[in-house]
Amino acid sequence: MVTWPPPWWLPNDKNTLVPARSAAADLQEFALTVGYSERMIPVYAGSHVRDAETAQLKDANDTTLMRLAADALAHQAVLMLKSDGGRLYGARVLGLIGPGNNGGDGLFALAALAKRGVRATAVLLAPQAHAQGLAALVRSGGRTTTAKHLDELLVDTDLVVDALYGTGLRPGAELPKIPSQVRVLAADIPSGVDANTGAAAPSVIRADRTVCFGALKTGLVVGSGHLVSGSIHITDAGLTDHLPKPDAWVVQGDDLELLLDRDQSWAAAGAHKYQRGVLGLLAGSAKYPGAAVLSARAAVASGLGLLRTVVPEAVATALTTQVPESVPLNTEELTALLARNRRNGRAGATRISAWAIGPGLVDNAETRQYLDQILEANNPCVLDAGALAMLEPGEHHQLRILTPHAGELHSLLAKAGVRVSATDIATDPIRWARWAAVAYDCVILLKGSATICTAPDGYALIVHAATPDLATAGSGDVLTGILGTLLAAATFPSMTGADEVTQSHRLTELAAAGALIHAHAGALAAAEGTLSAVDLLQELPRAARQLGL
Ligand SMILES: NC(=O)C1=CN([C@@H]2O[C@H](COP(=O)(O)OP(=O)(O)OC[C@H]3O[C@@H](n4cnc5c(N)ncnc54)[C@H](O)[C@@H]3O)[C@@H](O)[C@H]2O)[C@@H](O)CC1
Repeated sequence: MVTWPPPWWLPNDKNTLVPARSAAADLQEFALTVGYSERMIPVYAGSHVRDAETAQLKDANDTTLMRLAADALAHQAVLMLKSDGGRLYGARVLGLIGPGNNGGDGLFALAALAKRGVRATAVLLAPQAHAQGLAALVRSGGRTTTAKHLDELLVDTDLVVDALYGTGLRPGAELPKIPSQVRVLAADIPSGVDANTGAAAPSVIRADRTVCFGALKTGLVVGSGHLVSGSIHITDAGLTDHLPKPDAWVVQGDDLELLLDRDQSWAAAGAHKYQRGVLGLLAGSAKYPGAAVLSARAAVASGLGLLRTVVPEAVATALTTQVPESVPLNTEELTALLARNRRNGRAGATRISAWAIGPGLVDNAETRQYLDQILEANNPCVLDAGALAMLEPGEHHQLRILTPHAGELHSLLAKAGVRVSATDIATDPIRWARWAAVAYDCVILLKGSATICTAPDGYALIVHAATPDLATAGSGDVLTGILGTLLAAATFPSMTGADEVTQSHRLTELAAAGALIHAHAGALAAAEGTLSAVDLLQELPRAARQLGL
């Protein structure tokens, strides 16, 4: 059972709950409780990777790891120089060299390039530079210069290697401006990105490619980090024995089966693995009739068994016309059905196995009455948009996925007494999604270009949208429909007596599976041209098929 309020919350003088000073450390502790799967990519806070690197080294002057990192960096530099028919011999490469080990990586990489005939120049941007790296560069025939020559050198360069700051960056660093047409290869992480959170300085040096050393850093996959890193190449530095449990996992298309199959044999139930289940949909209003239609269509297109709908009069006709598969529920039927649910659980076609609640919903007495009734019946549910505004924080026994975007997360946290700005959320989205998961005792799916799914114990999965176009109107309604279908089809460990942590992990994985299907449909639609929510819907069956469902 999740404790509410969690032990690290302290009341402040205004009698609301705010994070205790030590919260970050405590949260980290309980965030790192689980780990399995060899397919999902583990992600580590940059500071943890740095500690592991230090622990791996025999002494402070050991440059074994740095040379490994530099080789990988030089290799990617060669590939970039040779792409588009470019020549290696005589190519001009500028290294932006900082004061620490990141600068050392850059210097050794420039040395390796100089040995292959590249005109390698290190621009020393700090008062000191890595001594052995510098010596290696000079031995190989590379040159050094200072910041005052940077602008003139940038005019005529084929590639910039950004080795200014890596995991050791502190806020407030001064970063040179690199013209957007210059290709940039970043060592470990683009300079200006916080490797723990993904927060990026406004003057961050954007990379076309990043060679990440030892392990994937959290800062490269969330916040702004993944938007400025280009393609990411991870090198193995043999750090496994020194790394703690991952901070999170990145899931990709190949992981879908894994996410869906855990604890359940989907294969046993039909041609399409998730083609079954009864979903209740409480959605829509006179103001937003389309949202209910989009969610309903998405649920059906994802292979749902049966859809029962609770919608206002103003939406009913449009819904039955556009989604003939949906079967409306009136108030009496709903009451009877929920009573049956409470008595007999969720199995069987005459019962509802899960609910999707919120798209287009407005807050009024009738909606609240339905919502209370449904939540009381205790079926797994996904809560979105209008439903989020009606929820209260606290402990409960229901399997819930809440799907806020950053603005809605801000409101949810404010209601729970957590004072955090929209900028704070953008700066460290995993942390604040975790806080909301604890506050509302549920799984949070935080929408964004990186979708973060997290459980109250901190278990976190990250899904990258293949296209920024997914931020289109109605896209969230489609996601709610997909998630509803997955929930309706799923069996949960609670039904087989498993503990709550296991259940919430299962729910987190289903949330990530929904986000993956949604992202893939978005990528397919974007490949065909502009993306509307309807385009997304149309691609759902193809996306599911391609992902192996
Ligand atoms: N730790 C290791 O043994 C290894 C580290 N590697 C590389 O080393 C990096 C980490 O090295 P470091 O810990 O030296 O850290 P960095 O090289 O990222 O930066 C630390 C240096 O930058 C200065 N600095 C940071 N923020 C500043 C600011 N705002 N203004 C002015 N100066 C600032 C610090 O005073 C320090 O001198 C990794 O990202 C990776 O690239 C790899 O070579 C593999 C081995």
